[in-house]
This record gives sequence, C-alpha cells and structure tokens, in this order.
Amino acid sequence: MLAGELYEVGLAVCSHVWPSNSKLTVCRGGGSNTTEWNHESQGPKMAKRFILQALKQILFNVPDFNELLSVAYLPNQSMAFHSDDEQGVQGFIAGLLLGSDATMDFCCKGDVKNCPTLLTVTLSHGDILVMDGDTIQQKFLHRVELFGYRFAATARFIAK
Ligand SMILES: O=C(O)CCC(=O)C(=O)O
Ligand SMILES: [Fe+2]
Repeated sequence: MLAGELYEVGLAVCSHVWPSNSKLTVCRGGGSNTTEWNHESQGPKMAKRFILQALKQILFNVPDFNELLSVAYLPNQSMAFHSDDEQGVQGFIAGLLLGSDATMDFCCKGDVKNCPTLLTVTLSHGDILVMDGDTIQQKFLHRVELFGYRFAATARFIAK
C-alpha cells in the first residue's frame, strides 16, 4: 500500500492517481512519487471502493475521487500541523483509517504555538473521516498523533 519518499512532514507517502491518461496537478505525492492508477495494486483501489460504498449510503454528492494518498505510520511517528489545500485539491476529503487509534487535532491557521486546539477527534480502525468544505482547509490546520502502527488512505479529488 505504501511507496515513496520523505515529504514535507517527514513521512513516506505515495499518491495513486487515476485515470492514467489524466494530466492532473498532483501535490505532495506528485511526480516520481505517483503511481498511475492503471499500474496500481489492489490496495488503493479497494480503499477507494470501500470509502465510496460507505459514504454513498449516507451522503449525496460524494465525488468520484481521483487520488488516493496513502500514509503508513510507525508507532513513534505523527503528522505535523498542515492543511490539505494544495493546488487543485477539492474540499471534500475522506480518509479510511486502519490500525492503531489516533487523534486528529484542529487549530486555527496562524501561530500554531499560540493557537489552542479547537477540536480533537479520536480515530479508530475502520473509521472514515470526512472533511467537507474548502473553509476547513483555508482556515484550519490539522495534525495526527498516534499510539501504534497505523495506515491512512485518504481519497481526494484533484481538479485539473
Ligand atoms: O493520518 C491521517 O488520518 C490523516 C492524514 C492527513 O491528514 C493527510 O494525509 O493529509
Ligand atoms: Fe491532512
């Protein structure tokens, strides 16, 4: 499920993009880190299918995601405060979470040291976390802290 190089927040990452002939602006996982969807193994495809099946039971207008961002964490790792607002990333983002429990903290953009945590969400094995709306990424940062081995498969739609 995972390949790739170190990236901005110090984790290995790869980005799975489909269809293979699309010319997408892919953010962190782009370029040599990106596996064309047609060449991708079953894992990311299953993750996308699972997320879509689950969300379509309860939500309208779920996008047909065209990127799957996979992250594997070792027990001593975390993901630092960031927002998913790279060029082209659309506001509806859904992550399938596997493995150990984790917490996701949200705070306002600005000086992280002086910004209190506004919301902490506990994420458990099998949960799907949805962030819906550009405002979440424009105004807030999120980070992930965990307690053991963990994977996140984040489905996003990248506009051309
Ligand atoms: O690990 C997670 O649950 C979320 C990862 C994340 O925020 C990201 O890949 O942008
Ligand atoms: Fe994120």
